[in-house]
Amino acid sequence: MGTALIYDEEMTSYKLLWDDPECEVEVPERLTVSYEALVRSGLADHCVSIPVREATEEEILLIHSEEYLEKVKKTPHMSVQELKDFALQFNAVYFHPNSYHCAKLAVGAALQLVDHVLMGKVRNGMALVRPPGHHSMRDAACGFCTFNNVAIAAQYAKQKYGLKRVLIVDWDIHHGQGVQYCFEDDPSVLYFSWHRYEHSIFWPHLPESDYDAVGKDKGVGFNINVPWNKVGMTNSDFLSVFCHVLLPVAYEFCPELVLVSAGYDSGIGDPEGEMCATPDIFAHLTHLLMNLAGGKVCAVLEGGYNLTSLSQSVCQTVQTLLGDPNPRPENLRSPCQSALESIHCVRWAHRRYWSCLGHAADLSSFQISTKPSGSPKEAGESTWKDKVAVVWPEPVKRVAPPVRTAALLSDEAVCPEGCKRLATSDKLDPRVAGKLRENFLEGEGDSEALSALSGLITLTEKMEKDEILNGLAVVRDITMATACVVQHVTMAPNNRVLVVCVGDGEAPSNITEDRKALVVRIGSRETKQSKCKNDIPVCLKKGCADVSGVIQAVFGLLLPLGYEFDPSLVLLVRMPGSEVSDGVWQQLTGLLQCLAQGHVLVLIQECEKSCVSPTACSLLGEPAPPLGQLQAPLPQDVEDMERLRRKLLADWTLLQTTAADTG
Ligand SMILES: NCCCNCCCCCS
Ligand SMILES: [Zn+2]
Repeated sequence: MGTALIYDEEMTSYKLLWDDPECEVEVPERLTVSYEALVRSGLADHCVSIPVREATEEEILLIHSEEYLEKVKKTPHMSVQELKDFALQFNAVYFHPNSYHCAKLAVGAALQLVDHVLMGKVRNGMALVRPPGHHSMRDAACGFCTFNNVAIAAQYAKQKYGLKRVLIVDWDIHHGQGVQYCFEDDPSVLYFSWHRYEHSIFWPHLPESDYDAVGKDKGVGFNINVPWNKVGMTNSDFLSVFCHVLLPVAYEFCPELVLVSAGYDSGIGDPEGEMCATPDIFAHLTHLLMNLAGGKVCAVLEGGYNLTSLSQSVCQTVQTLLGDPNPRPENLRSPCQSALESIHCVRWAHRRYWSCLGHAADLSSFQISTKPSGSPKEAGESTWKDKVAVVWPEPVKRVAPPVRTAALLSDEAVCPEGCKRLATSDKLDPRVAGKLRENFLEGEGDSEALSALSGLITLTEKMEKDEILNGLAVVRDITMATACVVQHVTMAPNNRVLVVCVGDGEAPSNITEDRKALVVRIGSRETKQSKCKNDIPVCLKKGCADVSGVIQAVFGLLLPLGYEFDPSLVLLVRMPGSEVSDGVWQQLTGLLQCLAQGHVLVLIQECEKSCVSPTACSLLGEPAPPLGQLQAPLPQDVEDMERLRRKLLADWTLLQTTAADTG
């Protein structure tokens, strides 16, 4: 199933007709540069092009009032002066004779995308639209927005398809207060937004944009605001919020559809956001959402006012929706203090509503930065032209290897659909054979073991050379196989391997103190205190059968560690008897492809070969099936993971969840 792209140049046919410094950034070129970048990069050709349509009045009235719609319907016949006067009644908007038509197309585009995804015609997609939507309210236009495209799409999805749970992720740098107002009392729509706030001195200055606006009545807990109280937030800040706030809650919520208010003014160079996250981060944010809702992800453009940053970020998003491997995240470092405060505050504010946050440290553990006193003055009132020009490197080219998934199987095993069987070349390099024999085979003449190990080495070498993206191997002795891959990979100077062992078993013996290999083991046994700090045992009382416990470990520990470690290869090992469900296993296999440019090698023990086919599906880029709404993780497990996290803080900064963590 493909990726939809919805765009029509008709939506570039309105613009600002008078002088207005606060609206001049919202130009038609925003759409043309984004679409042209997709065409130039060849990405548009790989998408399924879906035509736009005008939204009907009935669809607009899902969210907006008749009075408001009647007012907007008059704008096509207004003079420039009348348009100017009309706009004055709202906050930071402008109108044009064509803006009503374009606003209906923007809503219609979002609904087309939702229809095609929910009818299973495409897997996911992106709608490139303007005017944006997330600031507009039932009775008012606001912040360049006329109709609330994404809010209407959510209501439409619920009404037409009977959905019970819709997640809206708003990564635009402004708070989509319009969306919040629509759903703050609605437990069927979980709204997540981060936004530049600076303790309300940034537009739109709302107290209800702060972290303590958690929703109302039946909707408490279903509105998550992460305020950025400083500018300059980086990729590390963004990933920390996804791992420690959004994703654990999103998996507990288990949405049937993910709508993204995809605004790119949160990217570097944007005059509105003044943040430092680079365009490639949107590949990671997108990837981390793609195993939710069975992959049904609809991204709808909101803001984004630096034309270079915007077009690069749109390409990063679409390329990930298409399933191409992610770029390796460049030099991640510690989230900043302000971000950690925000993360702590929002986790604390929601601790009662989401069991995954049940143990968020209470606020007394550190002093929140005092909000500036006095009335909010506009943050840095300079217009975007005064902003200093920011430069950043062009995102690296993301090329999909010719073969996506290779499989190393015994001769009689059937090769899963879509995989390429690795022909274990019988001619084995005698030096390699010698080394393998002396290191791992204790002289056994076992030619089958020898060919299996040499097949593994061939797999890793083909990944290093980008001939294949990822692979799976069915082996007889999984501990030996793991040690063999670790040994081979860590021989090369700048290789690093993240070993994820699922289920109980001995960690490979050859894990060294240097940071070339990091082992994270998720199991049930209180293994003896791990001797080396690069071997991290995560113990769950009920072992890997505990879905909530594993998910808690994945987002609270494994992914932050993995991002910071930034491996060149991920080795995912399914220990025999691990009791991990295929669903959880597929989530893991899918999520871990965000690392190492997707170079994931999965090892499965011969006796577990029944999981070969679900593993192959995930390695081939199929979204993992939803896990269902998650129960609370065991308190004992959460305590143990919290204790482990605090112990690891000394070496791993992305594990931080509170400002006190750097104590
Ligand atoms: N001084 C007021 C600035 C208003 N800025 C409006 C930004 C709307 C962004 C839509 S994504
Ligand atoms: Zn915005």
